[in-house]
Amino acid sequence: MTEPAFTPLRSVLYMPSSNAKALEKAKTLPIDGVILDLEDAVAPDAKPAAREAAAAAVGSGEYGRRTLTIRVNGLGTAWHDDDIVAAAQAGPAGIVVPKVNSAEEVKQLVAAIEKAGAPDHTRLWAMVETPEAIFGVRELAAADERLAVLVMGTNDLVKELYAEHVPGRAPLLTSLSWSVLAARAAGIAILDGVYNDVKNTEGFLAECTQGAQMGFDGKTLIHPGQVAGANETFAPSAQAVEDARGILAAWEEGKGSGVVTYNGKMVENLHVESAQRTLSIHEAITGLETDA
Ligand SMILES: CC(C)(COP(=O)(O)OP(=O)(O)OC[C@H]1O[C@@H](n2cnc3c(N)ncnc32)[C@H](O)[C@@H]1OP(=O)(O)O)[C@@H](O)C(=O)NCCC(=O)NCCSC(=O)C[C@H](O)C(=O)O
Ligand SMILES: [Mg+2]
Repeated sequence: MTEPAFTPLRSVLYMPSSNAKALEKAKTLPIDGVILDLEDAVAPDAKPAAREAAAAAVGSGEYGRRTLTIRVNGLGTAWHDDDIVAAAQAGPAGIVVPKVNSAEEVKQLVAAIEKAGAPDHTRLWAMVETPEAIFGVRELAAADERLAVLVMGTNDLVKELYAEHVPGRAPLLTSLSWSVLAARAAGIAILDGVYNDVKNTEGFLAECTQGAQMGFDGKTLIHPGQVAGANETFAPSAQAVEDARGILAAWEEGKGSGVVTYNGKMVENLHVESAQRTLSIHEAITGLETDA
């Protein structure tokens, strides 16, 4: 499977696929990605119509550069099989599956998605939100090359752990870090969980900063008011871009030596690689903003 060019996923907004107003609104928001939800945010009676609306949204071609995904209902639910067929045939960038527990389930899901005729560009996004998933997350993340993104489900994790949502997320740190390690070892992307208190900007920004510092590629969101903060926090800052350019210039100047300094700090090849990564993310984001 050919890897697509780097795609920023700083801000990925869930919306109930049963909410026509939200689906319309998403076309105007500066989000990197959309999760058209068929699971938790959609009442049982509304699920068939929501499934059709999600497929129609993907087919509409009206979401521009935004990465479009559909979140289906989980394995073992009454809606799962029909959701998978509809999503695979709609061909979004990703099919998000909640409560994926193991590498075996990843393989089972990939087989179902392929059997339903998904195009190559439709990747699996697996939600990590159960204790069983956390214990097997390394194998889960590396189970199949169609798996492109891990998505933390921090509400379900808190529920399953009998834990509490607290500032700083101490009860979740083991699961979050372990999942970031697994995603990096497998070379795939990973998105942080949602922040429920939509009116608490300060708490939201603190959690974005924590997620970015831990290595997440971006954050899943539930409200348009969270988009700007996630876009800013998960993009390299102006200072980071300036430093990256400075590191590359210092390295070029000291060509041939294995170590140089920039602003008094040691620079080795590994710092050069990080600087190059920072600049490619910055350029990809700048490209999006130019296209928007
Ligand atoms: C949380 C909400 C129910 C709040 O809704 P509401 O009170 O209507 O918000 P506002 O009045 O402030 O809305 C302002 C405008 O923005 C639009 N809007 C709101 N939310 C969205 C959205 N998610 N996407 C697109 N547009 C949205 C409103 O329509 C208003 O528009 P306008 O009138 O034109 O100005 C609501 O935000 C919401 O439903 N959010 C999504 C909930 C959701 O999808 N939940 C499921 C995913 S989270 C999850 O399951 C995580 C995981 O599994 C885990 O375990 O953690
Ligand atoms: Mg969940």
